[in-house]
Amino acid sequence: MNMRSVLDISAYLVVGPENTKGRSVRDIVKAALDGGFTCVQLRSKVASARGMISLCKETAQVIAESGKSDSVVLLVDDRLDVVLAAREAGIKVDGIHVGQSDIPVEVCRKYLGKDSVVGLSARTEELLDYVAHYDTRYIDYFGAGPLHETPSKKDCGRLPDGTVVTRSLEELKTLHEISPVPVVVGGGVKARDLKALKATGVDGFFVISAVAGATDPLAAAREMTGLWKGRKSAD
Ligand SMILES: Cc1ncc(COP(=O)(O)OP(=O)(O)O)c(N)n1
Ligand SMILES: Cc1ncsc1CCOP(=O)(O)O
Ligand SMILES: [Mg+2]
Repeated sequence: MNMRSVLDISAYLVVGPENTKGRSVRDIVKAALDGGFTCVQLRSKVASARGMISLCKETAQVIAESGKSDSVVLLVDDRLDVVLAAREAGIKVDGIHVGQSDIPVEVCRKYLGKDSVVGLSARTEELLDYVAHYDTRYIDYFGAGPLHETPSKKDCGRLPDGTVVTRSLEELKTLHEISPVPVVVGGGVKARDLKALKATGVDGFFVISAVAGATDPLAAAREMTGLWKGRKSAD
């Protein structure tokens, strides 16, 4: 199935074993799916290749058990090798998310094929100029941020001098207007940000800690997707 055609980045969970406060990735993903999240990315800077393949297997399984294999896209951060090995093992992984210093998107596209999803982090410096001029033929969306400085990714938005550049809502509105592909915004995003973030016109939000680190991940996920759809108000 071509998962590019169903890609929905409106409520996007990024998660790895280091983000779950001791709970299983499987349980966090299940909570996010039950709470209405539409896209899942497995991201770990500590798991081995075999560990990541196992995570792919259990996550694809939980997506299937939720009846969402044809609607929720499963991506892996950085690891083209893991995606290829998981697929070789018959696991349904739909694509990859890469950043500026990872495997080039054209290589990802070549190895993953035309039906796979390839996401790219937008460059921090000269963000608007970069997005306006980037050749987007190989990618399906841009990941942009941070909205706020975040301990989940300490280098996000950090310039060589150590200062962190966060993204203003005005800038995100412009980003949405000029980007040839959908834009998903993350980095310190919490429920209280969603109304204003939605108003910028961007296509979605991504989070690690707001769901994976929540005391009640299901309630947190429900609150966020409800807010994104304009159903509830933040406390
Ligand atoms: C949806 C989304 N957007 C941005 C990122 C960051 O990717 P990258 O810049 O490659 O950094 P790492 O996540 O690899 O530390 C992302 N993972 N997902
Ligand atoms: C993976 C990633 N890429 C940019 S910020 C970020 C981390 C987001 O985590 P959190 O939602 O906990 O701030
Ligand atoms: Mg990366």
